[in-house]
Amino acid sequence: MLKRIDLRGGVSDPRRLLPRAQLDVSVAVERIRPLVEAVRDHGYPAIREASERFDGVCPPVLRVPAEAIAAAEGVLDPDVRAALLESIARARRVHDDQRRTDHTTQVVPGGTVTERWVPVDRVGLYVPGGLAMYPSTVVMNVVPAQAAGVRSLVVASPPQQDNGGLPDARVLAACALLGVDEVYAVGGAQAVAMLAYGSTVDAEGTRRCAPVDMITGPGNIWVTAAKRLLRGVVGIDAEAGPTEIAVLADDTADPTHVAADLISQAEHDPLAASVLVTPSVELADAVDRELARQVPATKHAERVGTALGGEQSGVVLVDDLADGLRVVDAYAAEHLEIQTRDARDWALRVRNAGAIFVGPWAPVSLGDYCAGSNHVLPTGGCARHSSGLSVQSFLRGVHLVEYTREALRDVAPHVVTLATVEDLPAHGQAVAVRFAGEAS
Ligand SMILES: NC(=O)c1ccc[n+]([C@@H]2O[C@H](COP(=O)([O-])OP(=O)(O)OC[C@H]3O[C@@H](n4cnc5c(N)ncnc54)[C@H](O)[C@@H]3O)[C@@H](O)[C@H]2O)c1
Ligand SMILES: N[C@H](CO)Cc1c[nH]c[nH+]1
Ligand SMILES: [Zn+2]
Repeated sequence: MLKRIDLRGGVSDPRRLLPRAQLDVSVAVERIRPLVEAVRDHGYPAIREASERFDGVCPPVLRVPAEAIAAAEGVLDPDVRAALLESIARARRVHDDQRRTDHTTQVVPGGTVTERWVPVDRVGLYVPGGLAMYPSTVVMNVVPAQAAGVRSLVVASPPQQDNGGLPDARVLAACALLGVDEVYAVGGAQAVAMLAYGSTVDAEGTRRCAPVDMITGPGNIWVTAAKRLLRGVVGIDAEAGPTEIAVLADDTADPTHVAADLISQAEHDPLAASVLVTPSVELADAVDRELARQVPATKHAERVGTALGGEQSGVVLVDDLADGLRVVDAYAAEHLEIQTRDARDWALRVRNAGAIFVGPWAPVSLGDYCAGSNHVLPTGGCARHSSGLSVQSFLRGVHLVEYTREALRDVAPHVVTLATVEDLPAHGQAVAVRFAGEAS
């Protein structure tokens, strides 16, 4: 079922041999550019047109009424409530514990630099809602933002035909459980544009969504493209597009588990990527047999089949785990599972992955919902340079520079020298003037 890439005999440039989906983000950027510009220039009418085209519905006012959010919580299934509360509690435990504190360095006597961590003022959190509904993503966006101390939080999520044009009721209920009251029924690239530029949110133009300073959250390729296009207009977290799982496994891995994990992430999107990297042909064969057994039995078999059959998915055969490590590092998966002997040792050697799931009892699905870790993670190779969503994503480090008169006077000649060498003498003068008349 999974195509095979045979790298036995040597891994030269594994990045070229492991393709990602053909519809890549740069192509999608050009497709959504007119829509993003229309939302910037016209606001609600452009959003309505896009929502009707892509979601089949658009409410007359995009802001979800407070009563609808409260009502969604009121009818929330008790088991779902309990699971969401557990997910929130575990995520809070981790994220609250990981907030950095301000730190002062004494550079010289009388001269200090303090790094202050200041939360972003207003953030827009995208919660997907096309092929699947994502109340868990409300948790993963909101918890770190709240832990960072963000003052103004806005959630945007696609309008649903079966919920009268409001976002999914479980998404609204999750907002209620987390105390988020500014929620908009808008999805896709149009949501990202609305958050970035600010927009009217009704036909009369009497109500507005104020622009945000930063947008976070995952989404499909169109959402990811809009985030890439608007980076700079607003702050953007890492690109968290169609889901990816890579599994580095040896002959100790259980093929039933490996196949289930590959299917679990393929279920998100026909563009999702599921990759097994192994030196064991026996394991690869057994996983194939398991896929043939499990895929037809899974609810979203068609979507899963498309994702697993796509060029972005496959089995990579390598000579040994050291080569496997080179392959997964070059690929830089959103999620990497290590199902090998001494799994933790191998995990600690990985350089590039959004999150690493170690050993047989930490499947990606645990991290999706209830590990306490964050599930908004970099895709498309962005794990080479970016992190998943965390408290840190919502904080800016601001240096506070404090020098006494004496400390400045001591270093003044060096400042003047560097200013002179850069032919910016006024810079030097701004220091020297403070000590005019004093012997240097
Ligand atoms: N990387 C992560 O951290 C992470 C986490 C969760 C989910 N995901 C990914 O998020 C995605 C969720 O996708 P989804 O579709 O369910 O929800 P979504 O909300 O991301 O996308 C739905 C929106 O896409 C827009 N759209 C649909 N077709 C379009 C087209 N042809 N042109 C322009 N816009 C179009 C619509 O406006 C719709 O509102 C999946 O790819 C999943 O793998 C990633
Ligand atoms: N696996 C997704 C991150 O790529 C997150 C998620 C949410 N719900 C289920 N899964
Ligand atoms: Zn998932």
